[in-house]
Amino acid sequence: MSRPRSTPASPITTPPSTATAPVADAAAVQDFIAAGEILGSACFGCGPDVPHGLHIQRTGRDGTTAFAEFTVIPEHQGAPGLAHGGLLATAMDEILGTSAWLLGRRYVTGRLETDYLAPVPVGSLVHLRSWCKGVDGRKAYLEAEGRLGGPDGRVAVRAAALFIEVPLEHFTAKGTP
Ligand SMILES: CCCCCCCC(=O)SCCNC(=O)CCNC(=O)[C@H](O)C(C)(C)COP(=O)(O)OP(=O)(O)OC[C@H]1O[C@@H](n2cnc3c(N)ncnc32)[C@H](O)[C@@H]1OP(=O)(O)O
Repeated sequence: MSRPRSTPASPITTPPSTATAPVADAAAVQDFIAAGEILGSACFGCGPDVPHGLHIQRTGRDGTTAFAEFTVIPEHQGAPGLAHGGLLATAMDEILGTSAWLLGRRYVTGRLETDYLAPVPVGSLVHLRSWCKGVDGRKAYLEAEGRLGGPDGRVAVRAAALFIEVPLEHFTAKGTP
């Protein structure tokens, strides 16, 4: 049986040779801990007012690497006793978006690739980490992982993503559903 690749990234989520190294933006770093207040309390990933949301708590940063954690509750279940895979992808999206935030521009997820490496039991503490591998124009290339129990735990889920920079109007313009 073949082993998982060393990176979750496909060619689409691998930075091209023209990409530059990511640099943390000073103002975004200031906003980092207060991100919950800026995003509001209704975010499914981190909002405290969403009853069965993930309630992800940002715990720290280093450059553009972001750290966070959450606990899998029964409402997050998919197969009996285990976290739903889509929910774990949501956790990846949240921590990837947090790392992208540290770049100091407005980004949204364009593509999200996820590898599931181990089951995540209900009740698990999942430690999240995401980092940016490069920036090329409007595109930011990021990776993330979720570890069981803490920062040194087994990697249960990992992801690679392409985030695209958008103008403010992306969030304010209401399109026709
Ligand atoms: C602290 C914060 C935590 C929160 C984290 C949560 C983050 C999220 O979940 S954001 C919500 C989910 N994402 C979305 O809703 C995005 C929906 N998509 C869109 O709005 C648009 O498709 C958008 C903005 C991504 C791109 O549209 P647009 O601005 O017209 O740019 P477009 O010209 O199509 O693409 C720009 C470049 O990106 C590339 N690109 C865009 N999408 C993709 C994709 N899915 N795969 C590969 N490449 C892509 C294009 O090919 C293009 O490349 P090039 O410049 O080389 O030709």
